[in-house]
Amino acid sequence: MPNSPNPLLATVHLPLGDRSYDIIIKGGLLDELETHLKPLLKANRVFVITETTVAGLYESKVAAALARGGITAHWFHLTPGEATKSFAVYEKLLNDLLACKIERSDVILALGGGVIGDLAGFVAASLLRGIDFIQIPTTLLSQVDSSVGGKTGINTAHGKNLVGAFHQPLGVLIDPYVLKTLPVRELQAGYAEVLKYGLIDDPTFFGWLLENGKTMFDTSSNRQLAVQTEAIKVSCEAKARVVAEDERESGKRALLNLGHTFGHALEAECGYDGTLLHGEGVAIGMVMALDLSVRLGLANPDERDMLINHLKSVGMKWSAADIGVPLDAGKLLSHMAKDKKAKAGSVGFILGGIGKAAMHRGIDLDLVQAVLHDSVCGTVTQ
Ligand SMILES: NC(=O)c1ccc[n+]([C@@H]2O[C@H](COP(=O)([O-])OP(=O)(O)OC[C@H]3O[C@@H](n4cnc5c(N)ncnc54)[C@H](O)[C@@H]3O)[C@@H](O)[C@H]2O)c1
Ligand SMILES: O=C(O)C(=O)C[C@@H](O)[C@H](O)[C@H](O)COP(=O)(O)O
Ligand SMILES: [Zn+2]
Repeated sequence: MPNSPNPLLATVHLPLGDRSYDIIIKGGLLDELETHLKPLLKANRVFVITETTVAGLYESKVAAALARGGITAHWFHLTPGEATKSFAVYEKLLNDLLACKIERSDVILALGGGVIGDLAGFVAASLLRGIDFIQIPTTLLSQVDSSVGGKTGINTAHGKNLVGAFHQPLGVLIDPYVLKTLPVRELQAGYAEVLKYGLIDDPTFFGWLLENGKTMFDTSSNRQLAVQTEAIKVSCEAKARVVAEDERESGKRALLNLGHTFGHALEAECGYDGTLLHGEGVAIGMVMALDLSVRLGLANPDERDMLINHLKSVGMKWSAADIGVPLDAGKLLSHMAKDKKAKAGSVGFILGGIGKAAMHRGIDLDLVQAVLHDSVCGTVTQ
């Protein structure tokens, strides 16, 4: 991977006409947040949507920066976890913001992981028929994926992210230093989405991750932060390229869903209670997608096994059996039928070998069921 002059600083531009924005990646950015925020604001008032864990760690730092910038802030503290991405929390948040007399010139700050970003973004998309928001992602997953590209939404009883809107942020402000406080399980979940970009169309990046991925988790390495920052930068560049070409997922953007048809079904079946994190579902789902690709002659068994071995080497779950709860292949298949990529009842799968992902339809569901069954039993051929 190319070395930037300052390994902890990068700006990625997402060109989308009058909705274009920059993703600023800078170690220590939160300490100078006001400098990056002020040029984006129309009025000096923000509504910060966050959750209690993130607030406990970073509210004082962010509040101090806002005060230095002369920015008035109203804070909203939600409960951490996937269950917060719900109709009930969405409705309460809308009412709480309206009670504070939020106006169209105000800006929402989404300070937290993907749960906060998706929910706060959807609130911003719908409140007063749309107000501006800024993403300040604090997990690896949100820094490499969810804060970029404008997909916002909540989960429903029918499945993940089934209600939402495309609403681009005014900007994305990333401070990789906050990853120091992130639990390793959350770091691993974010790493799944990083691997995804390599698997989609960048075998060189995938090879770099095979070499350097372990360093992302190695607190004793003086390269940890530089490797994390490089992975964030390459991931944001990859996502920005895809979103710039296909903002509303009429084609290429669906590739970003690699592993998600399986992963979302696993998440729905596990309940949104922390048993299975989104990124964990994606990692297992990407193994299933590669396994299905092998069975269809679209990938080599070596490619699937390379992914499995790498996930194992960084201590990640790779099969549905690793989740540790009983799962039923038939039930998982029925969740998959509700996937947003389905067309005329036919589920779309992102398949192919490493770096060669493409959309496939009309896949034999008996094969899919066999893949699910083997993952549930942890018996994928090694
Ligand atoms: N919109 C998109 O394009 C997109 C892309 C990928 C994922 N997502 C969504 O993102 C969500 C998952 O996001 P996530 O993985 O960030 O989970 P999350 O938001 O639940 O955060 C994970 C955990 O990390 C904690 N946390 C956050 N920042 C921390 C920090 N710096 N230090 C210590 N703890 C911290 C949180 O309190 C939480 O417990 C899912 O709902 C998924 O569907 C959306
Ligand atoms: O940005 C996208 O497009 C993605 O698909 C990114 C995914 O990692 C993310 O999990 C997304 O929320 C899934 O989208 P969905 O449309 O399947 O809900
Ligand atoms: Zn995802």
